[in-house]
Amino acid sequence: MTVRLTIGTRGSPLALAQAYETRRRLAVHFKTSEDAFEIRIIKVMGDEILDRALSEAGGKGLFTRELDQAQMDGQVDICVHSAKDLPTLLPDGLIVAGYLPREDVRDAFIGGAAPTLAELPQGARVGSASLRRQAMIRRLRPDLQIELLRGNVQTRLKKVESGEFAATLLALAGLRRLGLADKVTSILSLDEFPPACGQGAIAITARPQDKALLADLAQICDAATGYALTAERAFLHVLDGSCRTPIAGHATVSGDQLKFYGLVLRKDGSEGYDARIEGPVAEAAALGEKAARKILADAPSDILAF
Ligand SMILES: NCc1[nH]cc(CCC(=O)O)c1CC(=O)O
Repeated sequence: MTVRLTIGTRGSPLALAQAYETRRRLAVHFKTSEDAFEIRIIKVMGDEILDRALSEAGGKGLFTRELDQAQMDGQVDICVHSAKDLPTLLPDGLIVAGYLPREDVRDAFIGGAAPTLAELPQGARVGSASLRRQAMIRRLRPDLQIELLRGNVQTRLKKVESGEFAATLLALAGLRRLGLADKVTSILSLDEFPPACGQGAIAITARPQDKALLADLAQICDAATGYALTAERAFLHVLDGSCRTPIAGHATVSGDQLKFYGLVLRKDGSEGYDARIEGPVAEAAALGEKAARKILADAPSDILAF
């Protein structure tokens, strides 16, 4: 069997699960065996640095730079990413070809003894690497001791199992893709705990000149997810979504209408500024931008200044 396409991905179990999912859909679309698609693992910086918050390690592109380079060099044809980890600006020469149908966007709570955030004992130790989750936990439970917990999903779960942390929060989507949804002790509501921009979506990047490939990729991608992600990424881009500010953003699509909710928090969870907006999907980017501008106008400038 000749290789039809080479798919670039990070090597983490979650990244591989997402690459396999993409390959499965490509095989169905091309009516061919999965062997026609080679999966090539590319090491990225973000997977090597585990002792620091990523915001301190150089921020954007830590999970994508090496993948981008391999793609621009022609070593791989497409790359598969968690949309949440994909910078809002891609390098010249690469575009988002589309997004697979989105998984559940909610955050999951994984407690050892306490099944929910509300039931954690006073001062319990909670691990998270996400500034958004840290700030939202502080907002709901200022008494908890929140500490950096990095590493892949399995590593984080082990630290709760061993009792080193009383609980952690992870994207339900990632746990489902890894077949680990049974570890979840409760699911956080979208109202109380809005997700990160892009959470639960898989992005496929490609080269703009590969027109025939882009047309094929459009066939395995989901238009509604594309509109939602366009709004969320536009929102993040206007806020200059650096990973130093806790930001949540979530769009839902129903027919040709899009609803967007965005929230920016102070790191300690003491203040939050939000925006809610809706309009036609054709204006997805403008809706996300407008929500961001409202928040920029309302929020004290030091919340976003760093
Ligand atoms: N930053 C790590 C990351 N990137 C994507 C996911 C989960 C899958 C998704 O959100 O689509 C995760 C782990 C997590 O937040 O639990």
